[in-house]
Amino acid sequence: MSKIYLSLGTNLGDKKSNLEYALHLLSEKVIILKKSSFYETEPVGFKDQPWFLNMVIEGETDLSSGDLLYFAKNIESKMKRVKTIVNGPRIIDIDILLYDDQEIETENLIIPHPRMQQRAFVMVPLYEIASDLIVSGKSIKEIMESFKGEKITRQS
Ligand SMILES: Nc1ncnc2c1ncn2[C@@H]1O[C@H](COP(=O)(O)OP(=O)(O)OP(=O)(O)O)[C@@H](O)[C@H]1O
Ligand SMILES: Nc1nc2c(c(=O)[nH]1)N=C(CO)CN2
Repeated sequence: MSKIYLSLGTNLGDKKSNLEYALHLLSEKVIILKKSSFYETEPVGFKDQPWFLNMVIEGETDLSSGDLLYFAKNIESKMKRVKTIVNGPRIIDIDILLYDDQEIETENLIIPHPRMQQRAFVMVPLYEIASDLIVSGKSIKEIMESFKGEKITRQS
């Protein structure tokens, strides 16, 4: 079994149901150990789009990292994610943040996720469920010190 961290995001339709359905589909091959709260987050990158609902999970899986990516992309297709513009609106986006303590760099997969450290919508929920985690040699708290006011609210 490998320990994994995934980030989920959605900004179209019924966002809470989208996350819940994605978790249901993930649970076919991933044992979900911890779930962060849902966070309402302002769009990063392309601004003129609805706010996102984001969360992070910790899990365990027997899938290899490549098969996990394939499985996650299949869930996105099943939920009819339509590719629009880069950083644009989406029903569901599933990113692999960490896979054990491996560093992977293939054409299709980079782990740790190359943009995770710049994103409050990833690091804040990650801190909620794994405050002691070290990412590329840094504590999450240290990484979060460089954030500059990206708006993010934990849902009650
Ligand atoms: N750690 C990773 N998790 C998910 N996808 C990855 C990862 N590393 C590389 N990729 C590749 O990135 C490609 C594009 O992913 P996706 O469409 O989710 O990007 P995006 O959501 O628009 O942007 P971002 O990757 O910045 O969140 C995927 O098809 C996948 O091959
Ligand atoms: N707040 C927020 N912004 C984003 C998100 C996201 O999940 N949440 N995903 C992106 C591309 O993956 C680009 N911008």
